[in-house]
Amino acid sequence: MTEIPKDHPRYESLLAREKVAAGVKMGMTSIQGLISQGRGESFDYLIGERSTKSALYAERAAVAALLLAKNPVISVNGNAAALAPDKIVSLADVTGAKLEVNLFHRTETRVHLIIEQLKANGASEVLGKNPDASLELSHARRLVESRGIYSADVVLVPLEDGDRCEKLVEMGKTVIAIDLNPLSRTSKMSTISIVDNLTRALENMIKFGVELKKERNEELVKLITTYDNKKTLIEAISEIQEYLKAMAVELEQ
Ligand SMILES: Nc1ncnc2c1ncn2[C@@H]1O[C@H](COP(=O)(O)OP(=O)(O)OP(=O)(O)O)[C@@H](O)[C@H]1O
Ligand SMILES: CC(C)(COP(=O)(O)O)[C@@H](O)C(=O)O
Ligand code: BAL
Repeated sequence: MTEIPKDHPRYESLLAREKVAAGVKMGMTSIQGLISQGRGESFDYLIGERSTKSALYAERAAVAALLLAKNPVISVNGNAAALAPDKIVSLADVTGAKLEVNLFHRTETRVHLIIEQLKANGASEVLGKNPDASLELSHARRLVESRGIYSADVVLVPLEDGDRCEKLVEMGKTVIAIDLNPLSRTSKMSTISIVDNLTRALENMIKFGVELKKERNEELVKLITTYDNKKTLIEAISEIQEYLKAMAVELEQ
């Protein structure tokens, strides 16, 4: 990995690029993950590389859903494993969610490396190595474990595919997506769409998880039952519009 000076103006995003590149070099992250990271970064510019109001609202609702779930599962792909394995494990600890590796560009080697990465960051058990159930999909994301994603009532899917997301919703699951693109199929199909950078979203969700655990269940139920994803996505898009307008004014000065 290239040493990124901490005083570099783009330190956070350069570090993220290094993590994804290192993930690819060690065989854990798919090479297509580089394309995905690049696309995500571009969207992050449009929200000013910060967690917007609508993102924070969606993150709180998402954590409430995970805390109230009977069988919550966090689905982990190669990008998430490279970018924030420690935060994924911490969120699982705070919410009691299981971890399951689920890949689009699946190889058994990559599944093994991601499991090892999560265990090296404190995970005790990680599912995904021995899929014994199948979603009605025509690609490798169909391979799931019956005691994990298949039977989950709430699934967190960072950096996801819209078709798997749609299938999970069709199965009656609450699907939480983290996707900087508010126009992706994933964002549109999810029950709760977090339009934020993966690392920031996980940091916020861990913090909210600790806070919300002290709340009574009625408070958590209220957060979910009053949540409207279409409204949140519309707010996310208008936050982008507002930010771009402010940047245009700034550039004129
Ligand atoms: N670090 C990140 N944080 C948040 N979102 C990210 C990050 N990196 C990539 N993304 C976004 O995650 C999505 C993952 O890419 P992917 O190709 O799976 O989705 P997609 O092609 O848009 O598919 P669909 O439209 O079916 O959701 C992209 O929209 C990308 O912008
Ligand atoms: C690259 C990735 C975002 C993840 O791929 P994997 O780690 O194989 O699930 C994939 O969904 C894609 O968009 O190509
Ligand atoms: N993530 C790869 C396939 C898709 O975007 O649906």
